[in-house]
Amino acid sequence: MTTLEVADLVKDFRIRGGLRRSRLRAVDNVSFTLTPGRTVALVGESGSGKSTIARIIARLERPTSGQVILRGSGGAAVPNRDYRHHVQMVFQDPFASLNPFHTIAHHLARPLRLHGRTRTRAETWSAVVELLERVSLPAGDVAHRRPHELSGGQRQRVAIARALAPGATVLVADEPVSMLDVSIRLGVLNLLASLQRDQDLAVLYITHDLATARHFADDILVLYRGRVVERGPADQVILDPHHPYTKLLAAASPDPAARGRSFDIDPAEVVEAGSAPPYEHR
Ligand SMILES: Nc1ncnc2c1ncn2[C@@H]1O[C@H](COP(=O)(O)OP(=O)(O)OP(=O)(O)O)[C@@H](O)[C@H]1O
Repeated sequence: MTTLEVADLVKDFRIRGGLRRSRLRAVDNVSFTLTPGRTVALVGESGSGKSTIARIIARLERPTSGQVILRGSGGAAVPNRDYRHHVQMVFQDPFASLNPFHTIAHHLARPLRLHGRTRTRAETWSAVVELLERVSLPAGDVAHRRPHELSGGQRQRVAIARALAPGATVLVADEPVSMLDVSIRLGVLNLLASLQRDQDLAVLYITHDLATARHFADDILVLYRGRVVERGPADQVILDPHHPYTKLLAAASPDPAARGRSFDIDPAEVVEAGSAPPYEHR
């Protein structure tokens, strides 16, 4: 059983403003665990550090301190290839993440071969067909097309299939539907949820949208200025928020159960409470 443990993660960026150099702490001591069959949502506004955490988990960025440990597959010193066999990403922009020169079949065949999942051409082709079926795309129609010939939703389904191709056990979905048409977002999120259930995936769902976080996640972590300010079971965090920042998010949420509730929040309170220890729902 693979679990991914994010422990005491810190990320500082050096920033230049005119002649002065300074440091921005984008991620401040963040810890959580992803376990099979559960979805954790990381919720926060733009700039709160969500993508930086995703990039560190994907090994696209190194943390300043802290670690990401893949348990059940050889410990912390897992080489990149083995790590990526287990941990895969789905990015926000399905167009940017797919190569315009290659066919959809090529995008899926490559990780299958690279991770030793298939050997012969026939094996690879049937695995490509199976992957496309898993994400509800007609293989005969899309396999030989190029990304620009598909809709945004279809492209994101291909990106999900590609993430599954190595046999991933942990999926990090960074705002996977925010660039898609509103009308097709739910379909893609439902697909992620059913894949998660069927394959017992551990999922990190990164979003600024509290309503979908409540619907699709078991647990929610609320991130404010790089720190986790509140965490717990999804319903509790959203329907009974304690941290002033979570209250602000809940009040602005399109979720009818949370929206419009009068939490009587003073913005200064949000800033002040940002450095307090996180509120943990039990
Ligand atoms: N390479 C970088 N160099 C300097 N600062 C960076 C870098 N990457 C991110 N940051 C800063 O770190 C902070 C967190 O950024 P991050 O992209 O992780 O936030 P986010 O919550 O994912 O936002 P969004 O939802 O807009 O993507 C921001 O203040 C951002 O400007």
